[in-house]
Amino acid sequence: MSAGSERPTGAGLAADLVVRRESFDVCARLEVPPGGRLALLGPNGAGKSTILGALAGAVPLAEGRIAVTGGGEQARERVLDAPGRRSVPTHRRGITLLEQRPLLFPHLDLVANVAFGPRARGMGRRQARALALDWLERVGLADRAAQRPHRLSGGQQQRVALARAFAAGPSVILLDEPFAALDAESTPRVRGLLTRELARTGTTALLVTHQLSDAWDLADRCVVLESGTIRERTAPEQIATTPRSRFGARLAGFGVIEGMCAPGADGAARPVLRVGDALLPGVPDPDAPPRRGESALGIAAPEDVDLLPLDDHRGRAGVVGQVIGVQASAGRVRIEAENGLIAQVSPEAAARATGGGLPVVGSRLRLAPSSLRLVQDRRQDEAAR
Ligand SMILES: Nc1ncnc2c1ncn2[C@@H]1O[C@H](COP(=O)(O)OP(=O)(O)OP(=O)(O)O)[C@@H](O)[C@H]1O
Repeated sequence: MSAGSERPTGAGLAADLVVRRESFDVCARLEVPPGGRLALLGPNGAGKSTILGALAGAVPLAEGRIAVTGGGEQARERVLDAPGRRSVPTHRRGITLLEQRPLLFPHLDLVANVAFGPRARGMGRRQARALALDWLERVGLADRAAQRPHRLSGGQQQRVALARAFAAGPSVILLDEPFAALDAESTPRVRGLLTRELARTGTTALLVTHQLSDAWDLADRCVVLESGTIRERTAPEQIATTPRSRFGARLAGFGVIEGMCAPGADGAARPVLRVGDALLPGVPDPDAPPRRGESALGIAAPEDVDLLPLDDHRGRAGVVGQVIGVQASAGRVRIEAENGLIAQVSPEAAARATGGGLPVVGSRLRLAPSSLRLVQDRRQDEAAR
């Protein structure tokens, strides 16, 4: 039997879940069509692993519902978790979790490790072994089939874990930062393998990552999660060019500042961002325009932020920020301030703003964005309901 023939029939994922955590509830509405690939991005502690745990059946739901959906015209739904129903146990969900560290069984050789899933699903010993060997061949480790995991490098072990995950024939594969524990040499190989096998098998996937490049390579859609709520739903390439959340902006290298959307001077049609007593001019994002009187984000590319001397209040267009990072390279100086804005200016401009020399961490500067995109600062699920 070829490894490819074990491919599951197309299944998607539909979840609307609430998990209680001490500091906040993790709430997410996620829909991944059969064969779709969704990246889950967000800062540390945002709730990404909690969501994967809930989908896998390891974390109980407080509210909501998780279902796998069939593809084709007769779309069927299999509910895995919902209030008042007994939750489907982890091993019966058809959902496989690939973690950062390859958690292989140390007492089993590689072929037995990979054959474990198919055997647990009731496949005969010989057939499961042939399938496992096929997968080991695919990940380039067939010649190590009889060895135990401890004889392999971390990258090789992750390739075995990948073979094991796919050999189980999951409807949905959950990938929790699958390259985080790998070095720069192993990462491209494992990433290439994963990209290829996801495309070849058409397995529906949910990927947690901190890298925009992973979302770009492996996902067709992504969501940004902050403090347990979804702040942005978009395509990976859009995050890179037009982010609409704090984390998305930071990930793509933009500066982002929080404020209130206020009417422009003399009630001008174009709103401004009020940050403390500064009024920053901006252009409302056409797809997520902020409402006046509500909190909003101002997002700017570093090259659109100027530095002014502290006592320069021209048009009250600047905001004072404390410097938290300075990087000088190739005739440019990148300055990051604690208020979220990032500026990228020439050394001469930096010297003008500081009165000579480069800014130092802890000093205060006036940052004036010349072009700010104003975006509503609202939970996505709230907006959708
Ligand atoms: N087993 C648990 N019991 C209770 N609270 C937890 C548990 N695991 C995580 N938390 C809390 O839930 C919140 C979300 O954590 P989670 O690990 O899901 O975030 P994450 O986005 O995956 O973070 P990271 O990127 O650091 O892995 C955090 O406040 C965390 O402290």
